[in-house]
Amino acid sequence: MIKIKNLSKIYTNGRNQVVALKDISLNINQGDIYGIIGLSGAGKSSLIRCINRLEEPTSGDIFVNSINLMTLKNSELRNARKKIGMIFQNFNLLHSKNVFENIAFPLRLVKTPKKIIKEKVNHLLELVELSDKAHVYPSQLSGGQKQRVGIARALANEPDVLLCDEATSALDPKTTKQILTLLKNINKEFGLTIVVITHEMEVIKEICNRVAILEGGCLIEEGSTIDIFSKPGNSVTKHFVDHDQALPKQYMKGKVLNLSFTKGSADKPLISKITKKFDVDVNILSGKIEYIQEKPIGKLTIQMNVDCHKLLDIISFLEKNNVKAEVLKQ
Ligand SMILES: Nc1ncnc2c1ncn2[C@@H]1O[C@H](COP(=O)(O)OP(=O)(O)OP(=O)(O)O)[C@@H](O)[C@H]1O
Repeated sequence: MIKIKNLSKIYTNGRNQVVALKDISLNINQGDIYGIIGLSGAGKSSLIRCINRLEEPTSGDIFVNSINLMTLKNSELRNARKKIGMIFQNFNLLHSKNVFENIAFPLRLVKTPKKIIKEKVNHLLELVELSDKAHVYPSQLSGGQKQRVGIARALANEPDVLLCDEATSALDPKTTKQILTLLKNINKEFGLTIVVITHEMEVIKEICNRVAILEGGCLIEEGSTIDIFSKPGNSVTKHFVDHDQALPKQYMKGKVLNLSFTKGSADKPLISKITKKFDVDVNILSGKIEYIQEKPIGKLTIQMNVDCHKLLDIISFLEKNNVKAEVLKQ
């Protein structure tokens, strides 16, 4: 659906150059809700804005529905962009127009007949549950309502792809959840491919089936959200996944392991098995169940007094049983 090949972006201001994206390649499949996460300055906005050439890439190719956007002339690009909707952190609504006219705007641009505009906008208002606000102006709406208008406007031309540029960052947690639920429903109902950039792992966990991690303009990890979340491969990914699991120093005695239970391992009595099989006392320091798109992943931090050989045997036993074990202290 979207194929990004060797994409680079360098900003040039006079003599200064900033390399924002370095040789990024990734594939986004039809129907994916694809998350791109990274710390501030990692290159997320540059990447999402390069996808529809709102930002001009320095080099590389971007295929959307097998068409290489990099080869398109202005008018062809304008046409291709009609099938790529976008929503923004600050909503970007037209303040002098009411909700109906904001949603109608892209339809009027392509000279859609009035009757069809009315039908389409009313349908979109229903979809985003704002039928009663059609004649209200943006200044009279809450942040969540403004983003609903942004979503309806982005859907007006029936796009194949929806790009979401930090779409929930300005919203409180409850409103964020409502907007994410709306995006999830739209994805399911219309099979719309959605690309989300965010710095919040909660957003990724809630709606994305795949995720890419950006750091310093490079793609450092990519995969299914459940795999990345249960087996983060490097320290930046771990920062997003485990940042809430730091333990106070006084608990870091003996050997300390972080365990992630997935794929059926959560319903086996593995801790009690370790105790018996390896003749060891296991002390549980913390535990919780996370949900990745409604699928549970168990997280447990345990502490044991064992030597390094026994520790390795225990880790290998756990991994054979689909439990990812990370040594926090040895
Ligand atoms: N117009 C620009 N001119 C020069 N440098 C820029 C420009 N836009 C972005 N950059 C630089 O490119 C790098 C990536 O920025 P970008 O906004 O893509 O990151 P980000 O991950 O979206 O960050 P944030 O989460 O803070 O928005 C940063 O070093 C930034 O300073």
